Amino acid sequence: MKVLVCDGVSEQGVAMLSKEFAVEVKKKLSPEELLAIIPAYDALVVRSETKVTKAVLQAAERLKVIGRAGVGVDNIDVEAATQKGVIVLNAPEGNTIAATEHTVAMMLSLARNIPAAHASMKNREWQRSKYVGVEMRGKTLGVVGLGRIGSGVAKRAVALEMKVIAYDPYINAEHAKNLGIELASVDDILAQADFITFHMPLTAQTKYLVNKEALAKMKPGVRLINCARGGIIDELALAEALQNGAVAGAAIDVFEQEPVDPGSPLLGLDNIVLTPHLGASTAEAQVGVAVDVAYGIIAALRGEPVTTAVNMAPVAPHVLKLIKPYFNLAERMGCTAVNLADGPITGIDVEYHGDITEVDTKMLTTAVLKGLLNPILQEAVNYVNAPGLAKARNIRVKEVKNKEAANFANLLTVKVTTAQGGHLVQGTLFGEEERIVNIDGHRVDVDPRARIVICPHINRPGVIGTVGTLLGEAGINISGMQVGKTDVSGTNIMVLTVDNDIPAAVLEKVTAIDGIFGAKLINFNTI
Ligand SMILES: NC(=O)C1=CN([C@@H]2O[C@H](COP(=O)(O)OP(=O)(O)OC[C@H]3O[C@@H](n4cnc5c(N)ncnc54)[C@H](O)[C@@H]3O)[C@@H](O)[C@H]2O)C=CC1
Ligand SMILES: O=C(O)CCC(=O)C(=O)O
Repeated sequence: MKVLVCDGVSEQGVAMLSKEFAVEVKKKLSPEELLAIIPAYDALVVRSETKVTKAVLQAAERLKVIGRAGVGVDNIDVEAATQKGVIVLNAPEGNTIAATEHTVAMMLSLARNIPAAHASMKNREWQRSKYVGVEMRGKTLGVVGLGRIGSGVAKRAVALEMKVIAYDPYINAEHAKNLGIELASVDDILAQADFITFHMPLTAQTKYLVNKEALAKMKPGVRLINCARGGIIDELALAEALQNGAVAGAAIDVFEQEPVDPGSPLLGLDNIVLTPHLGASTAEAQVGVAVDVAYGIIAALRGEPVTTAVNMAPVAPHVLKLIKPYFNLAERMGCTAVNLADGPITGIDVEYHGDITEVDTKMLTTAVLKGLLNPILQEAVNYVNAPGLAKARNIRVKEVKNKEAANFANLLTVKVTTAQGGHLVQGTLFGEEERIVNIDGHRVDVDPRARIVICPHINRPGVIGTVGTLLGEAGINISGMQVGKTDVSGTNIMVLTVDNDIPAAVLEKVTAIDGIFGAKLINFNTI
């Protein structure tokens, strides 16, 4: 597997990736250069400089994952990636403290005119009265976007004895209460705040949230801080408000265009503090995001679920801990079910029994789909595209939960429906060992990591022996064997563990044995 690292990503992350993959670091690629080389890579790691456009994704023949060493993924066409089944993951926590502290630094610098006073002194001046500032204590800070960074800024502002009010349509009052602050509407913030800081992504809803009209509603002499994304503030409207004094000052780290156009009106103003997108630029944060992204890329290229994928449903760490041991089992059960199916699958029911029913099991159901679709589709099926591919093939997917698990701590049941009827596979963990414990109603104990042959047959003398003789004559060694419990119709199932692949012609001969209803070879080693 080949990994391309663009932009400045910390050496620790690159070293982790290099232990498992062939890694090439290529900084400052032009869009044309990226387009030309991307077909050769399985994974791409970027920060904010590299734009991963639809065209790049179309050209990417083997790309499986894009890792963003940071939070915002607005430089990546996530929709195009999802359509192509490419996982997009980020490093949502590694730079939180860095961006939080940068915001506070920007707010204090703005309040006390530190950059301007510093520049004046470097100019051999001593201008004390020109740089009189304002205190934070007792001032109202409006926080728009109360996620990781917004909450961190709010906490620090409370320590500075500010009154903090916050707007975030997706955050509940309890969270605000725990921070010692209050939720408010955008209009309340505009009307009341002495400082306003923004900490949400740039979306259709947040684009130009701060425009001429919003600026007109703000308290005269307000100070604004934006360390989130360029485009939340209309830069022309802000420049005008800074010039006429309606806004006393602004501290801006992120811009509508980066690097900033040298003609930008913001660059010529005195009452502004500017940094070139430095929010995440601390030594600690760069190691943090690079290591986090490396873990994500390694998991994605191994075909494991990725907890930081932005185009997959997120999984909370405590849930992941509980369901992670079942991922392989679920995938192998899906693979078993599709091999048993005797025609196009119209529906899949995944039933969960036991304690596992108490957590979100969607990701496990996706693992079942992955195992079920991979053997039948040309394209690689992964945790991102599996649900969409099932839908596109009109396969109905249903999850059922039942706390009762009979003799097992936890039990997974996969039922596939076809026009001909259906098949059932049940699996569980014995300690850490994955086991398939039931196939089509027959109790078995099968290790789903081997190469197996499943043969439904009539329970009568000689049938099993004939299969053994036939495989022996074909040079196939049987290293394990399970025979289920015969049902009322006299039908049973045998599951043979074999050491070699079996030619189709030999499988046909097995199927032709009197009393055998079929012979399906499943090589779990290919999963
Ligand atoms: N300047 C820099 O170098 C850095 C910038 N960032 C940016 O900072 C921003 C915040 O990052 P995090 O706190 O880590 O993200 P987060 O995902 O933890 O928080 C974002 C918050 O915005 C809220 N939100 C969404 N739509 C909103 C709306 N219309 N109005 C108000 N709130 C809304 C969400 O509910 C969420 O609570 C992101 O845009 C990120 O890209 C992050 C790190 C470094
Ligand atoms: O990679 C960087 O330096 C930018 C960080 C950033 O903007 C983010 O994480 O959203």
